[in-house]
Amino acid sequence: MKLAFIGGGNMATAILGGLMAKGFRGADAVVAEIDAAARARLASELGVSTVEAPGAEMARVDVIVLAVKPQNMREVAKSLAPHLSKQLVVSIAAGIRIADLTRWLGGHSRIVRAMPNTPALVQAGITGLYATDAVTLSDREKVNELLAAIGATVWLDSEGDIDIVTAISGSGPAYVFYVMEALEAAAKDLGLAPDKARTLALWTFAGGAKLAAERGLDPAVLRAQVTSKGGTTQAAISVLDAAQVKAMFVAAIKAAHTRSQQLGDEFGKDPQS
Ligand SMILES: NC(=O)C1=CN([C@@H]2O[C@H](COP(=O)(O)OP(=O)(O)OC[C@H]3O[C@@H](n4cnc5c(N)ncnc54)[C@H](OP(=O)(O)O)[C@@H]3O)[C@@H](O)[C@H]2O)C=CC1
Ligand SMILES: O=C(O)[C@@H]1CCC=N1
Repeated sequence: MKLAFIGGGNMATAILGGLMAKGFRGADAVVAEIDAAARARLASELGVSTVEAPGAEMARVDVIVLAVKPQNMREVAKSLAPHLSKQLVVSIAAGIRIADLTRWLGGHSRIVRAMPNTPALVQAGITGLYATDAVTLSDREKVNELLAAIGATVWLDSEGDIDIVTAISGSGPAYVFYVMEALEAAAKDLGLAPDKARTLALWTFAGGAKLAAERGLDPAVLRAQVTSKGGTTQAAISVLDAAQVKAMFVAAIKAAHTRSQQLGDEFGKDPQS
């Protein structure tokens, strides 16, 4: 499979890095990236070919991944339109809807929306996917094969569900790192060396996730197994509950969901654009 990425930033690097660790050849990918320093980095670190803007080379690829920020998507899609024939287009942008992409791409309808996350870099990503009826079964299989190489995939029945995936697992690694930051900060405050603080925070997350995945138990049950009556965990959870931390997390994730919907409204609202 030959791949093109438009936009060679964090997420394109994570997906390409993950694919290459699975045997995909850098020589089979071209990245259109506006920034010269980023092009140099992509070429030297991943061995991909790079161009400043999409052009004739797009005719030689099977799948084109749109990996620019939502703000840049209209301009990028319009510049890609003259180079499209039967390539499958996969957009990973938060918020931007298929109807708007189709219009900007000059009526091209072979489009899948995907919402991956950065652990793709270590093949531990999770990607939500949505395709319209215009996308064939073999296209779905092709995009699934691509993204399954860098983690799990979940197909969605409604395009609106992509906004939920964006808020949960697209942004989700940031929530994990946020709590890791707090664990590290506390360990250091209490007197542990920074390297030990990091090791404890890291393995607590890795171990917790592995236990939950392998046992398949409700997280509330797993939490109860840690929480001895009158013990240390209960002392900590009481502080979190008093500050309504769980409710705050739910509110934060709903804010991400609202922002994803707003991005679609903000950058796709003008049907003449
Ligand atoms: N980061 C994440 O965890 C996730 C991101 N996404 C989505 O992926 C998309 C990319 O995000 P991310 O990788 O973080 O963003 P980045 O800003 O890291 O990458 C986007 C890259 O595209 C470049 N670019 C801008 N305009 C053009 C253009 N006209 N042609 C070619 N390249 C261009 C940018 O250059 P410059 O910086 O100079 O503008 C930048 O290098 C977004 O739409 C985001 O919603 C989805 C899931 C997770
Ligand atoms: O923060 C963002 O908008 C992107 C989408 C999901 C993760 N990063």
